[in-house]
Amino acid sequence: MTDAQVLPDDRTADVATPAMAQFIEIKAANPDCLLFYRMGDFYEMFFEDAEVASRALGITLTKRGRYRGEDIPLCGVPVHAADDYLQRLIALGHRVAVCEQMEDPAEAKKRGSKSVVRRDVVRLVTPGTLTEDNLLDARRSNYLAAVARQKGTESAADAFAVAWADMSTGAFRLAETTAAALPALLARIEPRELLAADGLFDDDELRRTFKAASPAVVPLPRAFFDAATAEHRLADFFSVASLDAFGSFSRLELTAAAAIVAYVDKTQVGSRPPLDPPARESLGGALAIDAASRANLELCRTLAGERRGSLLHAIDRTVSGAGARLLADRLAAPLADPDAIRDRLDAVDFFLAETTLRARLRRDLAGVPDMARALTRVSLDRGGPRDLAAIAGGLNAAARLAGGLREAGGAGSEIDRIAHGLEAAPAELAARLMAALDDELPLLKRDGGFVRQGFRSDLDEARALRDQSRQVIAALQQTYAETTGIKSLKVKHNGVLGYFIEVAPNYAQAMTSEPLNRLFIHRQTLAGAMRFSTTELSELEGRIASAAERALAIELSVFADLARATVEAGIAIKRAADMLAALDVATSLAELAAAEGYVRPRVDDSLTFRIDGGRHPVVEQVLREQGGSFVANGCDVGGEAAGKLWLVTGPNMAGKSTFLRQNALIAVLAQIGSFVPAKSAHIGVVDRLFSRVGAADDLARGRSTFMVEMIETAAILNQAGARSFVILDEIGRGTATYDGLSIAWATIEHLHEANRCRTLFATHYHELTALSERLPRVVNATVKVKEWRGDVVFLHEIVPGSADRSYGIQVAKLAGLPRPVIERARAVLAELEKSGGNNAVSMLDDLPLFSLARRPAAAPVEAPPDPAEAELLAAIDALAPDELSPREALEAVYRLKALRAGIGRAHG
Ligand SMILES: Nc1ncnc2c1ncn2[C@@H]1O[C@H](COP(=O)(O)OP(=O)(O)OP(=O)(O)O)[C@@H](O)[C@H]1O
Repeated sequence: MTDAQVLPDDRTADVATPAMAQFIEIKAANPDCLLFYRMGDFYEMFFEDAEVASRALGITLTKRGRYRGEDIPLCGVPVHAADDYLQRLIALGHRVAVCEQMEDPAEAKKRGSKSVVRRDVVRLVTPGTLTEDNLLDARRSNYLAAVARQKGTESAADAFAVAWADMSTGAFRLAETTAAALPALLARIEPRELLAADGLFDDDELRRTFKAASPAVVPLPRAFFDAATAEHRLADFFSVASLDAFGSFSRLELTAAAAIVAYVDKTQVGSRPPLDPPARESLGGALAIDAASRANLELCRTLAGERRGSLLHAIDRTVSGAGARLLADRLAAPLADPDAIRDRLDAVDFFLAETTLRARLRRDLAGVPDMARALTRVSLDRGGPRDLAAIAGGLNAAARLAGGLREAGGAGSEIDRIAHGLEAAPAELAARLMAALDDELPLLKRDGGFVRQGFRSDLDEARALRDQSRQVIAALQQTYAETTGIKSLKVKHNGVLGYFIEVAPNYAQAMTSEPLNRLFIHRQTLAGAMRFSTTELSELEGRIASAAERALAIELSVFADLARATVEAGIAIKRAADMLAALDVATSLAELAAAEGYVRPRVDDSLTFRIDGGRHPVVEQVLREQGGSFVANGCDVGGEAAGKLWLVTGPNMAGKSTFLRQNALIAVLAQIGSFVPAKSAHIGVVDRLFSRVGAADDLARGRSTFMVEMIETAAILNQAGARSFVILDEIGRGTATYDGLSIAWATIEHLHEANRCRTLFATHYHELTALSERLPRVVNATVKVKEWRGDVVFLHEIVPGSADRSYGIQVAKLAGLPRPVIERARAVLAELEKSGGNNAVSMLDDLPLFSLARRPAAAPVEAPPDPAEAELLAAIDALAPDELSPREALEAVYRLKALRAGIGRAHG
């Protein structure tokens, strides 16, 4: 290897060898990446990269040579397994520069023995620019986003534009936004990688926003965000003279978009993926959901970060990766335009009725390959024969499905749009690909073997020659055995010698003397064998090699032709892929509606919000799995000019939060164009959705639970309007009782008088129910419970009126608080109630102290009466409420209930 001198062997060397100098230079140009430095069959990493990678990948760290008096750390991964290692590094948030050998080592040698193989970085692998299926999640979009800022003046605030692209599918979008709305937009996009000019990182707030929005935030030099050259750079990327054909964009939007293409160029080192022209998203057309509400409602993932337990997981019945991605995109940005929503609902309606057609389409869709991602790989010259086959398969499916749709007389604008897109799929390309490609295909084009027999006569000839010669060689073994009289003579092949004749060493004498030595040329002597060749064998070998080489060249040229034709048809392919995804979403939502008993919501321009028999889409499924059933509840907070505020009181654990969330989720479902879990639903389209539920502190930002709650409440009071829908859960509980009550009180008044939005407000402050007498649109509602032998039984039914008490102590008892504590709490409560809360402290002074305190010091604390009770207590101790997802919490409750039942039995 000409690379022997990459690492200096001289233990005292402090001067880089030429090859080391090459490494150092390439590394210096990519300081923020781990450098995968190709050496033969390995990617090697040196110095700090080696230390980082060996730790991250659990591979051995070795040393080779010295530089500047220090050992050089080294580790490597084999090229054939590099994807797996890349995937792990990317998942851990690293970026990798892949540096390849750009010439044959033999070429380098020609320039002199000291010369180094030419190497270059061919690609930067970063989280937001992935294209390989094994590096990507098939069911998730992989967005790269760029944020551009226009500094405000004294009279104007800062303005922002965000561009985001999924390089694996080509989707490319833009939106303008404000500083206040930026976090919401980024939370919606969930960028896998986020780019911003390094100057923006001086702003603490922005830096935090970026960090919260993406696991990989990349500061870039200003040049990437140069407004003056943005338009030109975009036009160049899309090879158009002017961007006018794509629509009119603001300078700021162009700046963000140009940063994306510049970064794509940088990471792909000049190869260009087929990005769609950027399309503007009008944020006014979407239901706005701020980052905190989005997280609280657990739309696409739970607060713990998992997909399971989220709304998306509960409603996703899609059968293709592209369908799953589209559904997630729609859930991230529900619509706010009743007409567009109606179009989508029409399609769901149609497929709900057409059960046979739906089943047939879904069966077909389930096998449809991911065309968009295959197309990107083909465009970047990273594609293999199976990518071309995927496109052929996708196009054929599109034609078949279009036929199926038309036959069934599918109507409505969404179905028409889908059918049109599918019909426009380039059938002739599919036919061409199918004709050329074999049925069984290798992953890589490198070794050939993918073009169908009979497609090209010259290829067939070359292959025949190659194969015939192989047969002739096989036949030679017989001939040579006869000529030499050595029955055990074999013709064999290996990578070093090529074809050779092998005999046992005891025939050495005969083979190397007259007359056999005239025919057999000695090649190699091993301990157990002697090897020879013949002129005939070499000639045949040469013929095989040249025929194989010719066959491979023909196959590669066929591949190049097919790839070119495929890339040329890129727009139509992508459209067909989009429509397949849309069909998957429409049919899967129909499937969901059928399986879960959802109904079509009426969505219009009114300010109505009337749900009859509504259910929580996630809790309902979880309860069913556990054999329970969900109690449906109605909600009516609409009005002609302003919304109502339902003040929901009720015991702990009664189902208040569930009720609040279920109504927000029903609104979201309706506005993505899905049927909803209810008996009926009429929703005047919601423009903004706010949710202040659950409490989590944001210690990273130095904010306490109460502070977070107040910040989120402030956002609602400052922004909600009559068209908004707001759910607020237990505002003010994180502070002293009277402070909390006063804040809740004033908040309700403000919502009622100023915001006038449709609101659900859950609280434990029963004092607030008095507000309904003063504020005409405040309605009291409560969750019904029954008391039975001192315990509380939850009925989960929302009824008009207010709760008379909290039953907190009963719930605490259910949860397994030690009996002395429960008894003491009961006594305190009785006293507090007697005094009406007045003079509480002095009153408590009069109350006999907690009985435990008066025990003799040595007396053991009352032992749990039975092991089941001990287990229950241990289970409670093990709970960390702040770390539980709703699902886990639910499971915990069931577990505790089961343990509790055990105690009952034991006491029998
Ligand atoms: N409508 C319902 N039908 C059946 N079960 C329900 C219903 N609503 C809630 N539940 C069950 O009750 C549990 C508690 O509900 P939830 O958290 O909404 O109560 P909460 O009143 O908000 O309690 P807290 O005041 O303690 O926060 C849920 O996890 C769920 O299992």
